Amino acid sequence: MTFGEKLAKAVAAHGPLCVGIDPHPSLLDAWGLSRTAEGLERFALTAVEAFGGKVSVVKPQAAFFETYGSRGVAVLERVIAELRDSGTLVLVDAKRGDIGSTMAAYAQAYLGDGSPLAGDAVTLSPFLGFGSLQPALDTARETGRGVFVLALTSNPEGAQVQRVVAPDGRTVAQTIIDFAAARNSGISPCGDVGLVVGATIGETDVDLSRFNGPILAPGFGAQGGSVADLKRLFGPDMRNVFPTSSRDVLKHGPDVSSLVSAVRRVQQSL
Ligand SMILES: O=c1ccn([C@@H]2O[C@H](COP(=O)(O)O)[C@@H](O)[C@H]2O)c(=O)[nH]1
Repeated sequence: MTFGEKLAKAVAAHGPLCVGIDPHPSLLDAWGLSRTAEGLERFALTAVEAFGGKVSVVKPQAAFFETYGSRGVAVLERVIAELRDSGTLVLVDAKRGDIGSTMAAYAQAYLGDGSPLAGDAVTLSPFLGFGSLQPALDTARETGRGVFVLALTSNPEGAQVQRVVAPDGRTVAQTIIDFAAARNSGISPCGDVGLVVGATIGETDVDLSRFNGPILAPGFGAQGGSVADLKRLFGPDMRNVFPTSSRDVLKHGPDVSSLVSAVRRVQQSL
């Protein structure tokens, strides 16, 4: 199956909500867990139990696992494996981006068959040039996985780079969108190159109309983005839009049934 087909199947079963696993130190405290690899493991596996098989996509935030070194990365590998076993798509939020052969190595790590860090998709940073992502785009296509490329991020500082106007009159964000649209052109039900467009970006001055791929919308929930913001930005049907929420759901833990109820409430609100 292509990544677009996997997404379509997952959305038909569970709707578009993506839930993040972000083991913030403050959340470990709130859940009564230690700020150690053991605490991280308990936190992450509780989240897997709550979200696996109940949402279309789960997005572990790699940074919070890397904090604990090799033991944290081992927990991330287990999270990826258990979520995939549950039938839930895994988007590893690692925001990788580099040049040539280094990008090829990242592609192998996060998108290669048999790699313990490979989920179903990974987030990528295009700010070394969209073309530098080519090894990842190729590996994703070969292995039936996907990538989500940062375009208009949810943080206010993103505009310092992303809304800058290039010599051809387009913003940097629009340039990224256009490259992604070209890569996805003609693919049904949608392409394997997704974009990240935050729910908090205010007015969109970009044209997404030719983009035939999934859009990850972070900033929904804890960062202030609402369902109304999503509808205003992406249109009432929000086709191919995956709102993602981490802290706003995770704050209901560690009780698994409370986490599940929180997920269900957000799914209904969408
Ligand atoms: O533009 C972006 C890109 C990625 N993120 C990531 O999403 C989650 C958001 O967490 P919340 O707790 O729901 O705010 C986090 O992992 C970010 O690194 C983003 O927020 N904005």
